[in-house]
Amino acid sequence: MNERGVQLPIVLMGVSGCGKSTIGVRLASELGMAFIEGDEFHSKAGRIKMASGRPLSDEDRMPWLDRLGETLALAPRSVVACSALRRTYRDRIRDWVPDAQFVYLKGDRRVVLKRTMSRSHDFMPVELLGSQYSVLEPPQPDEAAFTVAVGVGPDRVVRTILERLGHLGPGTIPQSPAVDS
Ligand SMILES: Nc1ncnc2c1ncn2[C@@H]1O[C@H](COP(=O)(O)OP(=O)(O)O)[C@@H](O)[C@H]1O
Ligand SMILES: O=C(O)[C@H](O)[C@@H](O)[C@H](O)[C@H](O)COP(=O)(O)O
Repeated sequence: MNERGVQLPIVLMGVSGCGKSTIGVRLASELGMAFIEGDEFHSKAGRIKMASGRPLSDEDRMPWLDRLGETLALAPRSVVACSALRRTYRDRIRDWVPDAQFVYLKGDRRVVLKRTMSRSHDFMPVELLGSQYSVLEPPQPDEAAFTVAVGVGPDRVVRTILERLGHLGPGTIPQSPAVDS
């Protein structure tokens, strides 16, 4: 258990550009946990596909999710940035780490578009943002997940996540699906 009492994998999920990596690095540092960048687990073919403006299919994503899930099973005290857009994708990760706690970083589409347009990315074109929102299935009430709005600065987003995690008590994880607006 780390000093904040979190010992289970935390998966920061949401569309491209919602802040998974930015928030994940800071959150992991606060929690004394490892940070895992989900982008690094995409196959070469997957990267080429996205770079050419074609969204990944379910079939493309499942092996990627398995690679990530296996990594988390071996290193459960980690914060991972992984879009995990659909319920079935999250369930695939849960097949490896049943206790994974998902944090949905919810971003207004215009805000996220603006942020993605002002950053550079190795393989993800801004044009795919629409397909990300089309595929997105926000967490359902029965999932171990909570939602945090990302329209505020990174420090505040991280603080909110820490507060939500802290409400659970040492060694526990949040189950509430409540949304912070
Ligand atoms: N809360 C935030 N406030 C302002 N800018 C942010 C915030 N979170 C992320 N950003 C910026 O938005 C862009 C996308 O963030 P990033 O972490 O790369 O998203 P993702 O990993 O989900 O693709 C980056 O330029 C990052 O600096
Ligand atoms: O399932 C997918 O379509 C991808 O995982 C996608 O959601 C992800 O956004 C890209 O890998 C780009 O990475 P960023 O999310 O870091 O922009």
